[in-house]
Amino acid sequence: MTLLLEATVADRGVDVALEVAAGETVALLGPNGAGKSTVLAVAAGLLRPDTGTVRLDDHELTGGRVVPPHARRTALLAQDPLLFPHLTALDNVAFGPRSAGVRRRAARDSARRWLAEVGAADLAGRRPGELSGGQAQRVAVARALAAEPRLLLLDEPMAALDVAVTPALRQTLRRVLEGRTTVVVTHDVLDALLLADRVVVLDRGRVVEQGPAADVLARPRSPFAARIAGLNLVAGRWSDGAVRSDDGRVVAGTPSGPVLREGDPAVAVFRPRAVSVFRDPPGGSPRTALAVVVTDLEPHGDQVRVRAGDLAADVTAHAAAELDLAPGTPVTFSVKATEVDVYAR
Ligand SMILES: Nc1ncnc2c1ncn2[C@@H]1O[C@H](COP(=O)(O)OP(=O)(O)OP(=O)(O)O)[C@@H](O)[C@H]1O
Repeated sequence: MTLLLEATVADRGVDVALEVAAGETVALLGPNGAGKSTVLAVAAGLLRPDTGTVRLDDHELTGGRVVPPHARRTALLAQDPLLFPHLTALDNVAFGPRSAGVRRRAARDSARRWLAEVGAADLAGRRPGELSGGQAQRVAVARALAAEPRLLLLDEPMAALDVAVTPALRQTLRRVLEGRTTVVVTHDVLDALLLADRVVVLDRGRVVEQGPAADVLARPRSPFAARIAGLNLVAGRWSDGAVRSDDGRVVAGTPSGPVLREGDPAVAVFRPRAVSVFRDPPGGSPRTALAVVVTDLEPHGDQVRVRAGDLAADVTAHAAAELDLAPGTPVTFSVKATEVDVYAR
């Protein structure tokens, strides 16, 4: 099934067009309040857009007569598994087919198959109160799939889980999402890389970039995509060998991709490892020097990540100690032009 969604929701500042091809998994990314849950709610039929349409193949889900959520054949899986507490895992999963008129025995057989599919066959007889968070979420995935949805909507399915169980559940999702038309909202770079064919980044209610996950993460154009890819990004206009931002930052770099002309909107992207940190501005070299204030220090592999607002530098622990860095310390972040990738926004 192909999903075509065009929606404006005025009081939430959302104006989005989203297309998901049959069998494709799209990850919806973006900062808090970007409109991700709103888009899912519109797709699920829980929220009526002010204008726009939602179509699954030739089925119009909005427009004249709004198709109610249960009749859309869409399944929405939230952070919280929301299982019926008085039913066993098996009956929770059988609930969808039963509601669709499947006989009890056949519904239970199908529920068993779905539980096995998500690696939860041995949990069939347990009630939700006897399941861990990760187990309950597996059962919820089985329940969503058992309803044979044409469109699967996942709202941060692993956000509420212990980090120890997320890799296994992510592998399960990777397997069961194969070939299903799915939209998954996530903040996690691994979800984007491992689950999604394509990512769509929202910011302030608008799509700001989209493309194959690996491409967007390798060459981000939005601050959010750069952040989850672990890259620094300064957006501005290309002029005289540098990207110049509205707030006065100047980052010299090396353009790649389509030719940039003077004044074109562009981004300068560079790795935290490429950034050197100085107490005093380094003089005389053709380097970019950004005056910043340290906001945070955190361990990062065998390095220390020095954060300064939206920028980051990785230095050795020895260097961090030598520089006597702490939140509030004014420093200069310096990066060579050859380390800075510049391309059109
Ligand atoms: N029930 C609501 N009523 C009115 N406004 C809302 C409601 N829910 C969200 N909003 C507003 O709509 C905008 C989009 O919010 P939404 O929850 O869709 O973003 P999100 O990208 O899912 O954010 P998060 O990552 O924090 O869940 C925000 O400005 C938010 O404050």
